[in-house]
Order: sequence, then C-alpha cells, then structure tokens
Amino acid sequence: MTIAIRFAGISKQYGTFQALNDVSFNVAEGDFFALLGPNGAGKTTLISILGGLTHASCGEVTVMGHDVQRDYRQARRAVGIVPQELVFDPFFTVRETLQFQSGYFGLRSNDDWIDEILANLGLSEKADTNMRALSGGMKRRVMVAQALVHRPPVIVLDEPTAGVDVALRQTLWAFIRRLNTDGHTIVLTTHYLEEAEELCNRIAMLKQGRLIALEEKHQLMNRGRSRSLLLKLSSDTLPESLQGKLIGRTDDGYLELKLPDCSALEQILATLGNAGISVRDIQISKPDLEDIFLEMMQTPAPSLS
Ligand SMILES: Nc1ncnc2c1ncn2[C@@H]1O[C@H](COP(=O)(O)OP(=O)(O)OP(=O)(O)O)[C@@H](O)[C@H]1O
Repeated sequence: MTIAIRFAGISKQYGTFQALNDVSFNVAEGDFFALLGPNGAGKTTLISILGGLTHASCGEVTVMGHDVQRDYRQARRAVGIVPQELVFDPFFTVRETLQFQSGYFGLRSNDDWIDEILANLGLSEKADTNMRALSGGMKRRVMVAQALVHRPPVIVLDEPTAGVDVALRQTLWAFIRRLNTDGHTIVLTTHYLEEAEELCNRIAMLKQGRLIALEEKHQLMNRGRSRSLLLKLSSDTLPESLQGKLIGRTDDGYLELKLPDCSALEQILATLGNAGISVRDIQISKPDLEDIFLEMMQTPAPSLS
C-alpha cells in the first residue's frame, strides 16, 4: 500500500482549546476516503494543516511523501483542496480565475485541461462570466475547478455539496468518481452521510478532536446495531417466546423485533405460524451510515489516536 497522506500524532491548540488531540492515520493512494464528525470535531482544522494553512501544535503530516512544512512547495503541488468557504476575486472571470491559479503552479498552457474541467463541472457557459455574477452553487463549482487545475494526485473536498442542488451533486460526484478511477486519491468531509456511504471505501470519524473510528466502509457498516424486523400482524400481542425480541412499535402499527441473523427470521415466522398469527406486511431494516454515525457519536468510545 502506498501512503498518500500520513497524519502522525497531530495536535492543535487554539489558546487553551484543544481542537485536535494526537490524531494519527494514513490515507492510501487510490482511496476514496471520508472524514466524518459533527460540527466542531476538527475536520477543517486537520485539512488546513494538510494544506499548510495552519500549523499543527505538534505532529507531522506528509502528502505523497512530502512533509507539509519542511517540503511545503512539493506537498502543496501534490494536493488540491476545495475549501468549505467561497474565496474568490470578484473582478476575475471564471476562466481568468483558473488561469491565475494555473500560473500559481507555474503552468502556462493549461487551457485544454481548464476546458475539460469546465465542461465536466457544467461551467463552460460561464467561462467568461465574472465571479461576482455567479450564483452560490456556481461559485462552489469554481472552487472545485480551482483545486483541480494542477492535476493534483490528492484531492480534498471540505463539504463540497453544502447547500448545492441535486444537479451539481450528480455532476460533481460523477467527475470526482472518474478522477478516483483514474488513480487520484480523494478525501471528503460531508454531513450528507448517504454521500459518504455511497462513494467512499474507507471512513474515519473524529469526535471532539480525537479519532474514534477508522475502518473499511463494509466493516463499519457491519458493526453497530443489527438489522431489525418490522412486522404488521393479525394480532397485537406477540407469543410469549418472542416478547424478549420486541424493540418497539411504530405509529402505523408495526412491531419492531431484533433480528441478529437470518435463522432468527425463520424462527420468528414459524413461532407466529404456530400461534395462528398471520403476517400482513414484513420489512427488514438495516442500519445505514447515519445510524452507525449517531450511535458512535453517542457512545463514549476509546480514542484510536
Ligand atoms: N482560528 C481558530 N481559533 C479558535 N478556535 C478555532 C479556530 N478554528 C477552529 N477553531 C475551533 O476548533 C474546533 C474545530 O473546528 P473545525 O472547523 O476544525 O471543525 P469541523 O469539524 O470542520 O466543523 P464543521 O463540521 O462545523 O465544519 C471548533 O471548536 C472551532 O470553534
């Protein structure tokens, strides 16, 4: 496994406030990696340290093997960061903004790639529009384009879909997925957990500045609450042997039962049949990433740092 990003013992203090506390983990080359956590968990601080915009109080960060402080220029070239905030010069057009950013990386004839980025982000028609005349969603597209002008091997997106419409989300994710398939490493922070569930292969969770989970998505999805069974029955009362499995009742008349595995399903249905109770409707619910996230944030978990 080649390491694209290495966070080693990162802590950050703002005065007496500890925003990050001894955070260590690696992102592998080719990962589509989600960095999740509630507001204030430290995600943006960690990304700012990665981009060299904030210095860690202690610890080391490397991007594609380059230390973000000692080897700032190489590290900066290796990463494209889409910031959470919209930062732009209102007097430049979209194309000028991207040309200026290319110049920052010493790229003079970058227009073919700029055109490709514009097309992939649905920005071609806005290429000659001034930044100040764009809608918020369009400005966000330019933030994404700006991070990609130097074709960085590592792309970090800090809440790129906050407040943007469905069309942009789909366009953006199709493009980012393609870049990932082409070998780019992607790190994503988002509060839309269904996006992380759909797109990412590895997931880290931060809580109050500490790393509390770091797993392959499929491993994370298999932990936490087991499935549950929702049944609408001909009777309101369960046979006595099933009452220990009852979790609750929904407003629309379903009984929710614990369902640790499929053999339990056969046993429950057989018990109901033997008791002469018929099943009018049946649903199996599986925890999604949001359920697992909420559960992990509520449970006091040992820090992995
Ligand atoms: N410059 C600063 N000075 C003081 N405190 C700061 C500064 N920047 C961030 N913080 C604090 O550090 C903590 C982590 O903030 P950060 O923005 O990294 O969180 P986040 O996980 O990105 O949150 P969100 O999901 O809301 O974007 C917060 O409590 C925040 O108030």
